[in-house]
Amino acid sequence: MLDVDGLTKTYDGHGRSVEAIRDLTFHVGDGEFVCVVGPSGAGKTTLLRCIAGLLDNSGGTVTLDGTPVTGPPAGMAVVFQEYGRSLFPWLTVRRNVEMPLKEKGLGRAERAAKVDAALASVGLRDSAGAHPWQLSGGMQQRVAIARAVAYEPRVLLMDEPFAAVDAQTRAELEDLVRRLWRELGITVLFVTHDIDESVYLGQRVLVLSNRPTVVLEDVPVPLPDNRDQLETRSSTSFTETRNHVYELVQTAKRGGRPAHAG
Ligand SMILES: Nc1ncnc2c1ncn2[C@@H]1O[C@H](COP(=O)(O)OP(=O)(O)OP(=O)(O)O)[C@@H](O)[C@H]1O
Repeated sequence: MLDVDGLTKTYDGHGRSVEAIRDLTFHVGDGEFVCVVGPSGAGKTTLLRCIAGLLDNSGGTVTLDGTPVTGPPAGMAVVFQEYGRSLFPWLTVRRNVEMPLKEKGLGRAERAAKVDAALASVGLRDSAGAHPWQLSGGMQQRVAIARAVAYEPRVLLMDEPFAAVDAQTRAELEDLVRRLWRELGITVLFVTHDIDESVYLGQRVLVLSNRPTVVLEDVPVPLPDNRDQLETRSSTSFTETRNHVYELVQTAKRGGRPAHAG
């Protein structure tokens, strides 16, 4: 579904050159939920922007369903951390969610049905007429998720989407995203700096090295699809996987790289 092959990205300009990503390769299958963790500044956001077609890569390829990504591809939606900046403050919640459907060329009745369903799925049916600034941070992020879901993407990219909400809301939003993933059968690539979150959410966790970034290890998560904030997080499998990912991130911070990487 999503193939990243030999991706490289170097930022050039203002007399300096930063090699953010070096020879990054991984594959995400149709309907998979894959998390990405790594040290701060490793290039996680850069990677996601290259995949979303928002940033030109310097080398290698990103392919979605066999088609090379050269700009924002149809069938992909992105949810960013800064919900405050990703919603249009002058539009109501309903209009915000509707916007990409208009761009998709859907008719009025179809748009209304999809917006209603998406808002209901994130528990915001009663807030359709409100403006984003009248909602809490967690509610605004749910609007951003509803907008992505209404678009019916095949691939959903999420860049630290819950970093700015409180712990209680974060747990609710984690379960919401997992529920939507299971119900809709979409493919999810989820960037987070929170190791526990990556293990709780993902079927696999890609641990990135320090800059210039390569994949340090692709860690399978041996947890059942039915997850529960208390039960899952206190299970032995969760703790063991979490500890392994934690150690890998520590290794990455110390500059550890896979043997074959340059
Ligand atoms: N527009 C830019 N111009 C130059 N360098 C950049 C630019 N954007 C990012 N970088 C550099 O690329 C590297 C990777 O940045 P990126 O934001 O992708 O990392 P990250 O893993 O998402 O970090 P964090 O976890 O702290 O959010 C950093 O060294 C950063 O300084």
